[in-house]
Amino acid sequence: MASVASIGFIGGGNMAEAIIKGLVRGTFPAGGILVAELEERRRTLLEERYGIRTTAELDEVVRTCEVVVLAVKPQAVAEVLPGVAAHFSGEQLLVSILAGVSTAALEAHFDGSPRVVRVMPNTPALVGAAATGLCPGQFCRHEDLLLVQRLFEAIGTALVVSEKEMDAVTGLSGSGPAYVYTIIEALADGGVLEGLPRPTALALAVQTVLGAAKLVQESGEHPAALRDKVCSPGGTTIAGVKTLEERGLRAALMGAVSSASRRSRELGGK
Ligand SMILES: NC(=O)C1=CN([C@@H]2O[C@H](COP(=O)(O)OP(=O)(O)OC[C@H]3O[C@@H](n4cnc5c(N)ncnc54)[C@H](OP(=O)(O)O)[C@@H]3O)[C@@H](O)[C@H]2O)C=CC1
Ligand SMILES: O=C(O)[C@@H]1CCC=N1
Repeated sequence: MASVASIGFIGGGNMAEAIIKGLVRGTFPAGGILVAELEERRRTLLEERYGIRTTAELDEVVRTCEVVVLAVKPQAVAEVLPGVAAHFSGEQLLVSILAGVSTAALEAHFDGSPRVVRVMPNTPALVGAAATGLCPGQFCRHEDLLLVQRLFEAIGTALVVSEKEMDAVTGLSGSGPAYVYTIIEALADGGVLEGLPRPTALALAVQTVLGAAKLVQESGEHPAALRDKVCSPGGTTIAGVKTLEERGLRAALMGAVSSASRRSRELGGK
């Protein structure tokens, strides 16, 4: 499977939409995307926004698409997978974005040797800036993995990891946008507390996070070295950094990644 003309989604929720928008704003033809979604309002919205096709019938996606992306909640897997497995052929590739659910658990629902790739993307896919981790199932061919990596590289960064690393990827980059939104909101609140109008505070907070991330990415410098360059001796920044250390921001973020990774393991029954 060197390239792919049709991608089907089982579930048309938030993450499916983020991937779809990322693909369509890239080079993937909207006509090649089919989404099975139970809710009619959601189907209409996806069709109108992205020019893709939708259906209420899960089996239509499985019968017609080369790549089938499983995008329902992990809790729905036992309800949905028998219907997928019933129509699945050896020529197709199953891509799962489900948090926690292992490739072995997915494969167990199928006869034969289903080709499965487990992927953990994130919602900045909406703007072509996703951070994605992916790993192969036991029957997946190398070319399948490369194909899926290319698809997700079209909507951001996509790194191949081992399956045992996927729960950590989920806790860090899968859930991570929510941590960063909280940080942006809190920075803006701090600006408002100090007298800035809300729109000014939010615009400055967003650009500060964006600019700092871009500088880490483009300079290749360690974040600690970049932080040192902001901290003038006896100046303002080191006073702020001291407060962050006293109040435990670093431990709080490390703890958030661990809590989310643990929840990913729980969702996968581990
Ligand atoms: N949101 C995120 O940032 C990320 C999510 N994920 C993973 O993506 C998956 C989806 O998450 P998310 O998009 O947040 O959740 P959503 O609830 O937004 O999306 C799931 C969608 O699937 C629909 N659905 C449920 N059962 C069926 C069915 N039998 N046939 C067709 N559609 C069905 C749901 O409809 P209804 O609501 O009516 O049940 C809903 O629209 C999860 O497994 C999650 O772990 C992975 C990375 C990031
Ligand atoms: O919250 C969740 O379970 C999903 C998986 C990663 C991000 N959102």
